[in-house]
Amino acid sequence: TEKIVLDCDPGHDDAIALLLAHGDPRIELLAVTTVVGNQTLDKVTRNALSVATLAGITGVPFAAGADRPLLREIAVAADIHGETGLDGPELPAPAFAAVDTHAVDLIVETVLAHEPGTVTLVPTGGLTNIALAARRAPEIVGRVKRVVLMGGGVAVGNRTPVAEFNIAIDPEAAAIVFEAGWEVVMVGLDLTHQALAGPEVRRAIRAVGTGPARFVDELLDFFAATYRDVQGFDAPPVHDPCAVAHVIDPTIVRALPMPIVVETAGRHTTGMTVADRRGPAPQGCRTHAALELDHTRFWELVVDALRTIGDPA
Ligand SMILES: Nc1ccc([C@@H]2N[C@H](CO)[C@@H](O)[C@H]2O)cc1
Ligand SMILES: [Ca+2]
Repeated sequence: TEKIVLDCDPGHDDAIALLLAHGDPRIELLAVTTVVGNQTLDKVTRNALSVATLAGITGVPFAAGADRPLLREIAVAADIHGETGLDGPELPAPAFAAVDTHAVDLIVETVLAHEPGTVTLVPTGGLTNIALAARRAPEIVGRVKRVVLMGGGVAVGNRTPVAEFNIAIDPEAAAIVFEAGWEVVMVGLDLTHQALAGPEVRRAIRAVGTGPARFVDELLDFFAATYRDVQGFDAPPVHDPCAVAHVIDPTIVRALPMPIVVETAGRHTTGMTVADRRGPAPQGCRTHAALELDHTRFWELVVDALRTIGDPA
């Protein structure tokens, strides 16, 4: 199994990423950490604990992290995720609290507690916690197996024409993460805009017939409506589980090596992940970008994970 730490900002698609990580037998969820992004830290943390409660996730520490970006002001995505950050379904009151440890310390402790090269960090929100962890304990950079993040894009933006939200809300943190020296797989919008939850996907999820499946269906009802109204999509792109899917099976989310740097100073381009596709990637290139999704097999992963979760007591 692949041991992961999921660093997230639930967020409709973060919630589905958490369910996929919990339900797929190939993933061992060591810890879940939260970061300001789609909504404020207290909201995304409560949301993560609510999803864990309804999915029956036990024995996994949840820790809250950064409540603001390194330098810039907070910018939430209430237009897409709503005021709670997880608008749509009724959310159960969390059955357990986050641990007292700060997310950055939990990330460091978790990496240092496992064999070198065995823990994968899976950020699906802004990269503030990951950057702080690399600065807090530089020794984790050589010890982490890889960082597989949902964020950025080669030729697509959403926060701006060229910048994706997770990078754009904390570009300085993203620059630290992309430059740290560990292997980074960028699962960006080029890939995640292929992960559309169309009618046949919705039918397959509903057919699972469990509480968590109904929860996901209600999440997607809301997410579909905001994505239609705000971004003009006929079906919503479910971004974050694509990062988890790459860890599960890199033939479902296929990545290519290419140099990637983060713009932090451009008047029009701040937050852009600048990928160099001009030629073959240099030897030892540590950054990769995911470009090709096997849509059918991806959604089979999600539906299978929901089946495995079943109806927790
Ligand atoms: N418009 C919009 C803004 C933010 C997000 C969140 N940021 C990433 C996609 O940009 C995902 O992690 C998702 O949770 C999605 C849509
Ligand atoms: Ca997210």
